[in-house]
Amino acid sequence: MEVKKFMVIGAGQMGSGIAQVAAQAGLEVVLHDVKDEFVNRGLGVITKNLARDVEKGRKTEQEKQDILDRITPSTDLTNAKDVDFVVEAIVENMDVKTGVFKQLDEIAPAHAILASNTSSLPITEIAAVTNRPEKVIGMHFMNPVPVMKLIEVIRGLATSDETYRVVAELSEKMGKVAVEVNDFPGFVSNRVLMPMINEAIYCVYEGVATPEAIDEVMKLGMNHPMGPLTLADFIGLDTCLYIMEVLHEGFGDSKYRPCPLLRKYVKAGWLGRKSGRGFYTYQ
Ligand SMILES: CC(=O)CC(=O)SCCNC(=O)CCNC(=O)[C@H](O)C(C)(C)COP(=O)(O)OP(=O)(O)OC[C@H]1O[C@@H](n2cnc3c(N)ncnc32)[C@H](O)[C@@H]1OP(=O)(O)O
Ligand SMILES: NC(=O)C1=CN([C@@H]2O[C@H](COP(=O)(O)OP(=O)(O)OC[C@H]3O[C@@H](n4cnc5c(N)ncnc54)[C@H](OP(=O)(O)O)[C@@H]3O)[C@@H](O)[C@H]2O)C=CC1
Repeated sequence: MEVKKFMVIGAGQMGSGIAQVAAQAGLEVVLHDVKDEFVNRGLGVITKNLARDVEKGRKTEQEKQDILDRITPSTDLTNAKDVDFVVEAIVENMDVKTGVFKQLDEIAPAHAILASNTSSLPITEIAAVTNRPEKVIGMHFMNPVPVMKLIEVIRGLATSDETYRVVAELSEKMGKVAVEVNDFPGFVSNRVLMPMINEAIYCVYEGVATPEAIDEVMKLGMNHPMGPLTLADFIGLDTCLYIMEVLHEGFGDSKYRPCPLLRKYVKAGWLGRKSGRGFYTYQ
């Protein structure tokens, strides 16, 4: 199957990045969210990223315009009726995601692949609410999407080889590298990354060091491009907490217990960069 029309559900930090790289790959893209305001915010981020590329001489003004022209905004899910491929990038919550997958299964054409950008939730469980589990797959992009090379591709129990092949080809077309993993909580990326971030938060909680000092240790000592607390703010502390909860519940092992300080920050609405405050403050 050749993918021509590509839909992204959720125009947040991940959804807007996914729409950008899909449009850059020449696909016709529908960018969907629940409100015009969110779609417009996503389009604004894409426009800013492309303008920076023009400034740096990596794209021409015409190329920028052509990419933007390939993206159609949407707030009506029935726009999925004639697409070949959908990637969902909404909040990391199983009930919300399965609600959307049930609707997509009814609206999207029978041949369409339904992918999720979930960070940690079981693909097999998401697939089970549809009548096409062989066409459901995890397509996990990394943040910031236009920059990061990896797409972690997660096969659910019923995902077909053909579905995997289409996703691997699409990843290459977007200039990314697909790495295949199986369906376990947190997959590989967040099973390894998130406990490190959670441990860094415990270091703040227990007064081992300041956030700045912890980040400096990991940047200068381990050559990480961002310290773990800067990265947590960048990912979103709500998303970090949801991922730790999936690991904790999925493995039933106390080593994945989310740090109480992380819970406290999320309850306070301190979600990191996107809310203006997390371990650091942002304007
Ligand atoms: C939670 C999950 O489920 C999975 C995840 O995604 S976990 C998160 C994975 N991501 C990471 O670990 C990111 C770690 N951080 C980094 O790699 C780097 O800090 C970074 C690439 C984000 C920024 O790099 P930097 O060297 O510190 O900053 P900077 O020089 O400003 O940016 C480097 C390039 O990235 C681009 N860039 C930075 N942020 C960007 C963004 N948000 N969107 C688009 N482009 C961006 C810049 O334009 C710049 O491009 P050029 O060099 O081509 O001009
Ligand atoms: N942040 C990261 O670094 C990464 C995140 N992910 C995953 O990507 C997904 C999205 O994360 P992220 O982009 O950071 O989150 P954001 O909060 O930035 O964006 C989510 C967007 O989806 C919208 N949304 C919520 N519910 C629905 C719905 N039912 N239908 C349509 N749109 C909806 C939200 O609207 P509203 O504001 O109203 O809620 C918001 O605009 C999550 O599953 C996350 O785990 C994967 C890789 C990295």
